[in-house]
Amino acid sequence: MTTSAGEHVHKQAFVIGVSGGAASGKTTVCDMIIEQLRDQRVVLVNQDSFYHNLTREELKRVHEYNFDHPDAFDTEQLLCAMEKLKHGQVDIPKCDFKSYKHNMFPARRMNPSDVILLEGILIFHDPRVRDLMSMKIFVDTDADVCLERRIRRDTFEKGRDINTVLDQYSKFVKPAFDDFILPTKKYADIIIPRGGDNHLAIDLIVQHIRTKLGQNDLCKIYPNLYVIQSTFQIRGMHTLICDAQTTKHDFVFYADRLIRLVVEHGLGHLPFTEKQDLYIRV
Ligand SMILES: Nc1ncnc2c1ncn2[C@@H]1O[C@H](COP(=O)(O)OP(=O)(O)O)[C@@H](O)[C@H]1O
Ligand SMILES: Nc1ccn([C@@H]2O[C@H](COP(=O)(O)O)[C@@H](O)[C@H]2O)c(=O)n1
Repeated sequence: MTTSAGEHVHKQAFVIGVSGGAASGKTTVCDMIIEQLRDQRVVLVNQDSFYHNLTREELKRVHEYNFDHPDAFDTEQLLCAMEKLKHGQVDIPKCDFKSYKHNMFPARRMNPSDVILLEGILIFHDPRVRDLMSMKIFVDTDADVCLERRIRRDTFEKGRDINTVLDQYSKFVKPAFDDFILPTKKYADIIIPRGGDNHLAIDLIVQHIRTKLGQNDLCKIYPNLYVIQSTFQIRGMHTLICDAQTTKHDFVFYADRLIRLVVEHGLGHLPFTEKQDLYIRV
């Protein structure tokens, strides 16, 4: 679809939320999904880009700032960027973890895409952000593994000293994981133990995304095409009618039920006027 401004409209972008503790492997999982979906237009949006700018006072006492609390994020800005991304390009800021400032690096320009991976420790916290997602993934990695990775990352990549990293962990990171991140695990559709090491889980997720995107493509070509939700029962009947061992009687029975479902769904999409019948009991 094209707007008058010539921008491509991707109203049906498939938004996948990837949450989990800090250094659990969220980015690694997203990178693996992107790598496997190489024929699709995919973008990765990090919640880290939406940290509030720190005031001068907060910067002076940065070691007392809680980067793991939901209030540390500008969720309004995140929602606004996600909304814009549906319709056109958007510039996503990049936070510098060394200077704690947003204006050290140029913003990343993102194009509207078929798949948006939204990754961050607290992206399942706000119901408005959760509502954007068609699929929610929680990366579940042991706390000691996360801590070990965090120490390596924060000392080597961010140039922080180990005492500062450990103080931040015990004061803010661990309590916030228990109070805010772990309680959002219940919203996940899929939980991936061991993150990026779990190749099977990632393969299955990629297969599912491909199926959904195939349906999306069909809906884009045929705007009045409706895809019936694939339930366990429908898949079972489908399997039976495709099975060469199925008896003629069962084939007729299940084919008849499937056809009936399609016709009923189709009739449900026809225009109708509500009427009320008056029954008189005599
Ligand atoms: N399966 C893994 N095995 C080894 N190292 C990993 C694995 N997954 C992630 N890492 C490393 O751990 C650190 C944090 O991973 P990352 O994917 O950035 O986590 P998150 O996005 O959750 O903070 C990175 O340095 C990354 O290279
Ligand atoms: N200036 C900052 C901003 C964030 N953090 C920490 O990053 C963690 C979240 O990022 P992940 O990539 O690990 O999801 C979070 O635990 C913050 O404490 C920081 O240290 N400094």
